[in-house]
Amino acid sequence: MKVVTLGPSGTYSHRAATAVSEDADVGFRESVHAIVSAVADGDADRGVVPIENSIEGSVTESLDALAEREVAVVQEVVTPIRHALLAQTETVETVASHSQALAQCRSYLDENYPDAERQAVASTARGVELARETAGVAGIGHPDNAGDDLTVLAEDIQDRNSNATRFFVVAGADERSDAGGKSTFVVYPDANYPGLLLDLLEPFADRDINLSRVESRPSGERLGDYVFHLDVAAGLYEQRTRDALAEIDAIAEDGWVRRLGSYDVRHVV
Ligand SMILES: O=C(O)C(=O)C[C@]1(C(=O)O)C=C[C@@H](O)C=C1
Repeated sequence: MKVVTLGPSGTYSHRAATAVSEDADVGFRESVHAIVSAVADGDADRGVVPIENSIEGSVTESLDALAEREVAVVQEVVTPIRHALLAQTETVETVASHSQALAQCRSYLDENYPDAERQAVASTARGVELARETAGVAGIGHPDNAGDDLTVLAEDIQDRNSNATRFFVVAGADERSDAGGKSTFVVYPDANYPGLLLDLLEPFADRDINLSRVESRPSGERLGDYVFHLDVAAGLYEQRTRDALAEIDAIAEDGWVRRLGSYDVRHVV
């Protein structure tokens, strides 16, 4: 199975991807959009993208990519994120990492490296590569990336020990499943009136369906116009979910409703 995820080798996304399938042939892309496109265009069987972090919240690039391309979500992977600071020596002038990782370690950096420049790069593993190439640069990433040439200056530097990230495993739209304990929808109502959001949520509340995530993203069409991302703790195989969606379809009749599918959650360490 060909799986694509955020590279280079050693990212947290890579670690989540290896949990998808043990004999996966893992390929790397430089952005979430490129991963979702590879799956939508049939160049890969699966893509693994970060969706939400317990400290920093949504990974907005992933939400936007899922709203733009026709793919299915076939599994959720949740993994603890424990960051280390890796560098050639103890002299740290710049800290390079993914913007999410820099943000997850904000207090640690403020306290221990208040004068170091923070450089956002495409992934944690890319930050570690920079540290390997350049003296004075430290990368934030998984400690296993240290190898023989980098020193682990500090471990567990995330601001909260409960730090965890949810990843979606995406597949081609034809692999969308109705089976699973959770489902994800993207709704663009193309409407704006008092109570619109309430109208979108009530069909689930009325049927005792728990919402596990609600996120609004700008539609890009005009200011104040939104695309809504909804995760619910119910499968599409359930009549109550189908009934709720029929109501959502009616509310969004001028826009669109994308069913990304139902899936189960896997926790990996
Ligand atoms: O840079 C990586 O290692 C990634 O896999 C990306 C990412 C993210 O986008 O949130 C994944 C998990 C961590 O939360 C930090 C970074």
